[in-house]
Amino acid sequence: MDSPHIKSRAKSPADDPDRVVSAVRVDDDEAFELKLRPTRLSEFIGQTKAKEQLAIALEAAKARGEALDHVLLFGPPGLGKTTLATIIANEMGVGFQQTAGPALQIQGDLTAILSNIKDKQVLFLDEVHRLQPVLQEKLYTALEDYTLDIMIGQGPSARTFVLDIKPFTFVAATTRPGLLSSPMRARFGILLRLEFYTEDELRFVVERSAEVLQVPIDRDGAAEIAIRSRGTPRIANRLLRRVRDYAQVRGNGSIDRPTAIAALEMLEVDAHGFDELDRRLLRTIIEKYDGGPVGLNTLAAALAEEQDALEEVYEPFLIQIGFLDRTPRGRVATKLAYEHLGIEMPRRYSLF
Ligand SMILES: Nc1ncnc2c1ncn2[C@@H]1O[C@H](COP(=O)(O)OP(=O)(O)OP(=O)(O)O)[C@@H](O)[C@H]1O
Ligand SMILES: [Mg+2]
Repeated sequence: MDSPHIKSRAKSPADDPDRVVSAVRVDDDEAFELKLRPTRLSEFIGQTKAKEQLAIALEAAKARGEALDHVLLFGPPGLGKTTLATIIANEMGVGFQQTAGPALQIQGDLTAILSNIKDKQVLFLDEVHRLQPVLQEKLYTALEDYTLDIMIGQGPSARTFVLDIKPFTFVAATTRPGLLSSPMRARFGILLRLEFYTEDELRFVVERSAEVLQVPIDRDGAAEIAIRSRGTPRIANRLLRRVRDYAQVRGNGSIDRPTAIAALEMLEVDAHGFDELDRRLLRTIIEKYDGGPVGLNTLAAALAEEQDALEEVYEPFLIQIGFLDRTPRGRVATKLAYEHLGIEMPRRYSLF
C-alpha cells in the first residue's frame, strides 16, 4: 500500500495492537502466509462472485488451449489478491512470475521480463497503480498484440525494433483501482473485485488455518477470532497466530471462546478489530465535524491521508458494518460509531 499511516511506536512491534489488526502485510507475515495460502480455487473461501467468474473463464481458456485473458484483481489489502493470482497459475497449470509496480523503474526492466515470458504463463504485477506512466504505455501494446516496441539509439539514428512476446496472462493487483488510467483498465478482460468476508467465511478461514497449523480450536473460538478480523483473512490468520501463542502459554494449547476472548483482550483488539486509522477517522468526523456530513477532501486533509486511499481502502469496511454513511453532502458517523467509541450522540435539531 502507498500510504501506511503513521503509527505510534509500542515497545515491541508484536505488542502494538494497531499492528495486529492492520490489514497491510508486515514482514513477519510472509513465511506464515505462504504456509496458509490456499493453492486451488476449491480451497479459496468466500468471494463467490469472483470465484464463479474466474472458474468459467479458466475452464473456457483451458478447453480452447489458450492463455487466460488478462485479469485485474482489486480490493482492500489482505483479501486474497496475491493468493488468487497464484491460484490462477496453478489452475491453468502454467508458470508464475511475480513483480511489483515500484520494482520496474526503466524500460529495460520491463523489456527484460517480457522478453523472457514463457508461453501462456502468468505474469503477476502487484501494485499496478504504482507503475510509471511511460511503462504503462509500453505495456499496453504488449498486452494487446503481444509485441513490444524497443527503441535503440537516440536522435536521427534511433531505430525501433518490434519484439514478439509469447501469449501470456497478465494478472495485475491493486488496492486503488481509481488510480489506474482508463486505457490500462481497458486491457483487462476479467475484472475481479474482492469484497470483505462475512463472519462465517472468516470462521472457515480460521478453522482451515488452525487445521494447517495443527492447533485444536472449537467453533466458538474460531467465531470469536472471525468477528474481530475486520472482514480480512490476513488479520484473521494473524490473530489466530497470536491467540495460539496465548493458548499454549496460558492455557492447555487448544482454543475455545474464553481463551480467544482473554487473548484478544490482552492484545487490545477491539470488538470490530479496528485499527488506529479506523478510530481516528470516526473520531475526527464526530469530534471535529459534529458527526458530519463532512466532505471527503476535508476529511482527507484533516487525517493527512490521500482521498482515494480513504475511499478505496478504509471507508468500505466502515460502511459495510454500518459505522459510516456516504451521503451526497459528505461522510456521516452513525449511531453505531458513537456507541462504539463511547461518545454520546448529540440530538439533532431539524429546521422543520
Ligand atoms: N479466500 C481465502 N481463503 C483462505 N485464506 C485466504 C483467502 N484469502 C486470503 N487468504 C489468506 O490471507 C492471506 C493474505 O492474502 P493475500 O496476500 O492474497 O492478500 P492481498 O489481497 O494480496 O493483500 P495485499 O493487498 O496486501 O497485497 C493469505 O496468505 C491467505 O492465507
Ligand atoms: Mg498481495
